[in-house]
Amino acid sequence: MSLLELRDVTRTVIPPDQPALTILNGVDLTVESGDRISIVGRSGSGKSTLLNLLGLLDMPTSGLLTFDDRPVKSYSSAARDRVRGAQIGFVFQQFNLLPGRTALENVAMPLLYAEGRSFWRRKKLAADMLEEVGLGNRMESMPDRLSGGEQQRVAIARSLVRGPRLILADEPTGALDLDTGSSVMQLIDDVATRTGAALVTITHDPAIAARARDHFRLDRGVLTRAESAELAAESGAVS
Ligand SMILES: Nc1ncnc2c1ncn2[C@@H]1O[C@H](COP(=O)(O)OP(=O)(O)OP(=O)(O)O)[C@@H](O)[C@H]1O
Repeated sequence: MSLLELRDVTRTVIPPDQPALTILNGVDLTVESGDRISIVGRSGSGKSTLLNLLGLLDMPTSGLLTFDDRPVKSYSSAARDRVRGAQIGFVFQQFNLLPGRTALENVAMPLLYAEGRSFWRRKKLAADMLEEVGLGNRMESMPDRLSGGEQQRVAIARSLVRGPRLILADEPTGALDLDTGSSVMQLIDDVATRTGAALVTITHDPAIAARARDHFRLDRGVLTRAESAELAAESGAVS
């Protein structure tokens, strides 16, 4: 049973007063629990469009997209939102923390939507998650008092506090220096290992891609497997 599967997926948009534009073409991808997948591609290759499909934010124009072996188009949009909220964690380059809310409040936020969790339970889960990302001593700090790396750790704790089975990381270290970026990637990897989640990292950085086990490149909307992150980058996908 696969967690997420794309079969011959196409995504076409029709911009106003312009011909149809096929952004993704014949994409095949299988994501299983515990997978570590990287996707590299240059600007405009279709990475965000693919991420939106993997995150059940958009639907394919044609082809099959399944989550837990169930075609996503058979879900109602409310069911899709529920699956996304409970099972998919997004890590972005921008931290998007709520200013004026403590680290703990930011991390507890997604738990508000999870039913049946008392205030104390939410607080405990958020505090445990902040401990796990090494910020047990900064729970009451406001985001503007934290460094970039610390803010990204809070954002990661918030993304992962509901225990998603799929983690989608989109240029997760783009705003961080090399060392901080590397420790943030290690952290995401450690959480994924502990929970058994699959991790899909979309990046243009071959060093970040090299941390994955399975490597893909996206070139003008076509996804192909590469033997290594270096080969994915060398084959012209990344400038
Ligand atoms: N709704 C849309 N209407 C028209 N063109 C679009 C639309 N969405 C994406 N595109 C175009 O499709 C191509 C792929 O876009 P996408 O944002 O997926 O690329 P990307 O690889 O994420 O780029 P970047 O790394 O620069 O963010 C781009 O040329 C973009 O301009």
